[in-house]
Amino acid sequence: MHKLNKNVTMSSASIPTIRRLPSYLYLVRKAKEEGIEIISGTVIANELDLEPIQVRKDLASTGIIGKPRVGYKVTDLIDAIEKFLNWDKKHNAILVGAGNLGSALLGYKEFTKNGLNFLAAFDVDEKKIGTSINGTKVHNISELEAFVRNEDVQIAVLTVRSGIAQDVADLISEAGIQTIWNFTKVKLKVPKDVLLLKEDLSSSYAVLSVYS
Ligand SMILES: NC(=O)c1ccc[n+]([C@@H]2O[C@H](COP(=O)([O-])OP(=O)(O)OC[C@H]3O[C@@H](n4cnc5c(N)ncnc54)[C@H](O)[C@@H]3O)[C@@H](O)[C@H]2O)c1
Repeated sequence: MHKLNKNVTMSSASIPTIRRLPSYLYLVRKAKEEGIEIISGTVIANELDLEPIQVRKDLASTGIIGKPRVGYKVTDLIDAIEKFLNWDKKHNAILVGAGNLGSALLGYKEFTKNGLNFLAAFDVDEKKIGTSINGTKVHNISELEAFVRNEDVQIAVLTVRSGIAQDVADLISEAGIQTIWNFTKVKLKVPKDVLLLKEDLSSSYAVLSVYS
């Protein structure tokens, strides 16, 4: 059992395992493009600077079993990781705060490739409302509740400025969205049944600043 935040408990592979799986998938998809049919755990481990035992354990959690001293069939491995991550399915999302970061996320093709499907964006800026940003229509934030009532929205990506993040998060959870991907700097308070994930580029930049 692993906790994603203090409110939500999930039974699954460990969070570090889940976080490593996309880098395996990227590598194996690249191998497929290069015409490679079989790939070993050791090759994946060497490429990613990991221990082979770690890679085998992570891959085993997707349910795939490699052939000893041979490896994994590339197409089977791609299927197994995609299925395990649920990246073979669509995940309907809305984005709230179509500014600099929000616009960039709306245009990130890798998300689309892995099932993240932006149905709409929401903002308060009259100049943005009614326009399309990277193919996604921007609606007035006042329409959010009605939109969520009529559409099957699973995820809200939160990219408003930090000062109003809690108010907007309240609006999102009251509208009934159960997962919030929080890109703001605020440690949000959400109801127990809402899954909350916080993203922070600044912490990576801090490490880089101290060590470079
Ligand atoms: N997680 C990260 O690594 C990371 C990196 C960069 C920025 N950020 C954070 O992302 C957020 C957005 O940054 P930015 O540079 O894109 O800001 P921005 O000002 O360009 O964009 C914010 C957008 O939110 C809109 N907005 C304001 N009030 C709103 C409301 N009530 N409802 C809906 N939309 C509303 C604004 O009109 C604007 O379009 C900030 O909180 C910032 O700290 C996070």
